[in-house]
Parts: sequence; structure tokens; C-alpha cells
Amino acid sequence: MLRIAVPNKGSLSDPASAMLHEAGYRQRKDRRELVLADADNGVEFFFLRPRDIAVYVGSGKLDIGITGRDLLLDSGANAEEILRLGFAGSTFRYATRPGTAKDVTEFGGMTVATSFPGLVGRHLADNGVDASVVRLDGAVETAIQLGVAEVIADVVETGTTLRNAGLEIISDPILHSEAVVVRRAGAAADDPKVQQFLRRMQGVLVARRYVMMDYDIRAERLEAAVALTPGLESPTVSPLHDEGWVAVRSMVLTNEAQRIMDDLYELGARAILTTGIHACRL
Ligand SMILES: Nc1ncnc2c1ncn2[C@@H]1O[C@H](COP(=O)(O)OP(=O)(O)OP(=O)(O)O)[C@@H](O)[C@H]1O
Ligand SMILES: O=P(O)(O)OC[C@H]1O[C@H](OP(=O)(O)OP(=O)(O)O)[C@H](O)[C@@H]1O
Ligand SMILES: [Mg+2]
Repeated sequence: MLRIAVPNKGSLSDPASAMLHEAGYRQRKDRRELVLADADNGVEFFFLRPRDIAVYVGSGKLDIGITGRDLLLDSGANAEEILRLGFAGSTFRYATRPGTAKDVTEFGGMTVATSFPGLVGRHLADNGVDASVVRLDGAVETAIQLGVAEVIADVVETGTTLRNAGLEIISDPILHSEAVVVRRAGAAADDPKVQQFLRRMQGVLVARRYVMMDYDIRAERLEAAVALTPGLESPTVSPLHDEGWVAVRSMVLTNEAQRIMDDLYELGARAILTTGIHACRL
């Protein structure tokens, strides 16, 4: 059985379970379940705190896990990222009250509050800054108001939380984070069970990003049409009963589909259809 760590709470939990479900795995019905065996698919899920996942995987007790890149790097665990999952995207940034500092290099002697002390300590050291780091569990924005710190370092998605706290972002992002699949650093890359899991997850990513497009076009316009819909490998072209016309089938990016349909129509294509992809293996 492949042993997989899945976030049990927070921003990563629901999208991770949704993605696993789309990939054909059983998911828990009750949020209090801690372990779930999916014998049909040869996997066992362990629902753990997101922060702990890299630690379990890094120690080799679990084979792979889903966590945030920021949590992975903060943990210092002996684990590495093997697949980006495209959800829970955020940046990790410093913020202060306006006028406190313009750049990380001006933080010397100040206190930085964060839930990610590993990440922040390393970043300050890399920049040669001698600042104290105080670890808080969450709601770190309030640390400045209460005088616990002059600077915070935290996850920023829309920036609303910082704006509401009257804080401004300082310096470039420390990190761009998203949900990732991790495994023990240096683990065998060719484990067939891991490979199969990754193919399933990649299948979900492709199914989410692409639609299938079908259309009919006069044969003499085929090359121009195919230039608009090159597909991932090469489009399928089939003859139609009506000589002089062909049918084309190709994958296109979902967020480009409407523009491509307009361009194909202008080119003379008709019966242009898009259909969702439910699952795929490339
Ligand atoms: N608002 C957000 N938008 C996108 N990703 C986020 C957001 N907040 C946290 N994350 C990501 O979620 C992961 C942290 O998960 P964790 O469950 O520890 O915190 P959380 O989602 O803030 O939940 P909570 O604070 O309620 O426990 C990190 O990878 C972080 O980048
Ligand atoms: O840029 P935004 O869109 O405002 O999102 C970022 C905020 O979301 C998370 O907080 P959460 O609500 O999880 O509270 P926490 O601080 O207790 O973790 C994160 O810690 C930031 O504070
Ligand atoms: Mg949070």
C-alpha cells in the first residue's frame, strides 16, 4: 500500500481531498477520520496537520504527502517537492506599518513575528540581517498593533488581511508557494506506485486546464485551422461524408477556448463544440 499524507485542516484540506476524489481515490466522509484505506487503489491516506506532513514524509514513515511549499521549506524536513498541484497559491512576504522600513536589509535589531520561523530565520540570515524572530501560531498581523514585533512575515493571497491591519508590504516576496506533492529527499524516483499516483494527479491537472474541441472545416482551410488548435501532440483529422470537409478534434486550454472558437468561426469552421475532459492520462 502506498501511504499518503493529506492535510486534515486549513486552506489545503478541502482542495486536496477534492483533487484526490477527482483522481478516483476514496475520500473520508467524516472530518474526524484520521486514517482511510482505499484497498481498490492500493493506497492508505493519513489525515494530518499540514505543518506536520513534510516531517512524516521526510522521516520515511509515509511515502508521499500533499502540503504547501512554504510549510515544506519551513519544516527543514528531509523531503522534496515532486509535483506542483496548482491550488492554495500564495506569496510569503514581510509587512510593517508605513515608515518602519523600506527593505529587509533595514530590519537589523527589529523583531519579526511569523508562523514560519524556519523560513524567515534563513531568509534574514541569507540577507545578513541580525533581527529576532518570534514564533506565533496565526493572526500575526495583530503582533505589530500589540507591540510584540515591528515586522511580520506571513502568507499573502489577496493582501486584504494586511490592508485591513494597516500594514504595507516590504521587499520582494520571500517565496511563491502553492500546494505540492512531497516525498523523502532522494527516494527512488521509479517506484511504480508513486509513478501511478503522480500520473493520476497530473491527469486531474490536465483535465482541469483543457477542454476537447471539435469542429468541421473545409479541407483547404485545414492547415490554418490546425495552426489555431495544434493540440498537445497533433490534432485528429477525420474525413466527412461530404467531400471537401474534414472534422478536427484537439485539446485546447480552457481559458483560450472562447477566443479560439471565434477565430475558427471567422475561418469558416462550423459545428464547433467544446466538451470537458473528465479524466486523462497523457
Ligand atoms: N489565504 C490563503 N490563500 C492561499 N493559500 C493559503 C492561504 N492561507 C494559507 N494558505 C496556505 O495554506 C497552507 C497553510 O495551511 P494551514 O492549514 O497551516 O493554515 P491555514 O490555511 O491558514 O489554516 P488555519 O490557519 O485556519 O489553521 C500554506 O501552504 C499556505 O500558503
Ligand atoms: O492575503 P489574504 O487574502 O488576506 O490572505 C492571507 C491570510 O490568510 C491566512 O490567514 P488565516 O485566515 O488562515 O488566519 P491565520 O492567520 O490564523 O492563519 C494567512 O495567514 C493570511 O493571514
Ligand atoms: Mg492560517
